[in-house]
Amino acid sequence: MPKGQIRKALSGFYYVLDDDGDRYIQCRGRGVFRNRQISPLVGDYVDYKADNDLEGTILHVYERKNELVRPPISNVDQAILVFSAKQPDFHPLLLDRFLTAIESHSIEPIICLTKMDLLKEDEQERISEFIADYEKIGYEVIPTYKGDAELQERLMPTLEGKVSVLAGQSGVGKSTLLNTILPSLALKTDDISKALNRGKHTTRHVELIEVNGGLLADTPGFSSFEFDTMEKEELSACFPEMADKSNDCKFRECLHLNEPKCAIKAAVETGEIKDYRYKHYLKFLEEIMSRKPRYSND
Ligand SMILES: Nc1nc2c(ncn2[C@@H]2O[C@H](COP(=O)(O)OP(=O)(O)OP(=O)(O)O)[C@@H](O)[C@H]2O)c(=O)[nH]1
Ligand SMILES: [Zn+2]
Repeated sequence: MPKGQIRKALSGFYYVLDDDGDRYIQCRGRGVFRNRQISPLVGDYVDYKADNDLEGTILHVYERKNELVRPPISNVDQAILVFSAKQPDFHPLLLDRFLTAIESHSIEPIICLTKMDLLKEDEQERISEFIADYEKIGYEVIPTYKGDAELQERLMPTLEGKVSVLAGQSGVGKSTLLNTILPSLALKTDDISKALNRGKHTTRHVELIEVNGGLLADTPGFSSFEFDTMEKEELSACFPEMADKSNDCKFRECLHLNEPKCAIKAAVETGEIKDYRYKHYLKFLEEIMSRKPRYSND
């Protein structure tokens, strides 16, 4: 049976690039998916039945490495988290929320810090410290500014061979960045929105576009992450600087809260783990622990 990958979803159709990579088949999902509550996603590897050269039906969706809700995409390798240094102000708590969410989906985060040009001298220092902190944790941080002519070149190696999405809150510069990476997209997006005169009722369209031997989602995403599926024991694994260290805690199930001989708290004391990162950890832990149980027997 022919196999392929869904590269685009539009108006109830899935566009499957066949395994040879030489043609797109316009497919419908089979009814059986709805019963099993699987809805095919862009990024899915599938088996399909070809009705003719151009049309077919998806028969099977292979197991996913992960899936995102917005944009609705599966098998994502990395997320470029777009945060602005200013307008809106840099927001470490929100960044850590995104990082935690992304880590919990087994997606590699890359931080892109936009609008560096808007910083005054005294503000630059504060932002530089944050950049150093996140780099020390092991994250790649890509600072950028208005008219950054080398940005595209700097991002290309990062995109190579990976499935990537952009994410970030409104107004941080996601579209600007996307247009820098894919200049052809700007035109297209513009044309489509003009042609359809689309306002609020946008057609749900998601596409993975080939760039530098990788794939990039043409729709940036944002999800306010509520920690609704994470267990409290899983949280510290989403903070890379805690993940390794927690093996040194006295108790294997240590939540790094009030337990004795906690390696994490010791590292916060010495400054090895940043105070604000630990505070954010505690805040997320509190959110998880005060969450109402989803399935209750009473
Ligand atoms: N000064 C400066 N302005 C920027 C930079 N990047 C983006 N902007 C501006 O910031 C504004 C918002 O940029 P967008 O790219 O529309 O942001 P977005 O994240 O796509 O926003 P939403 O569509 O609301 O999600 C625009 O006016 C951009 O021109 C930058 O590096 N420096
Ligand atoms: Zn501990």
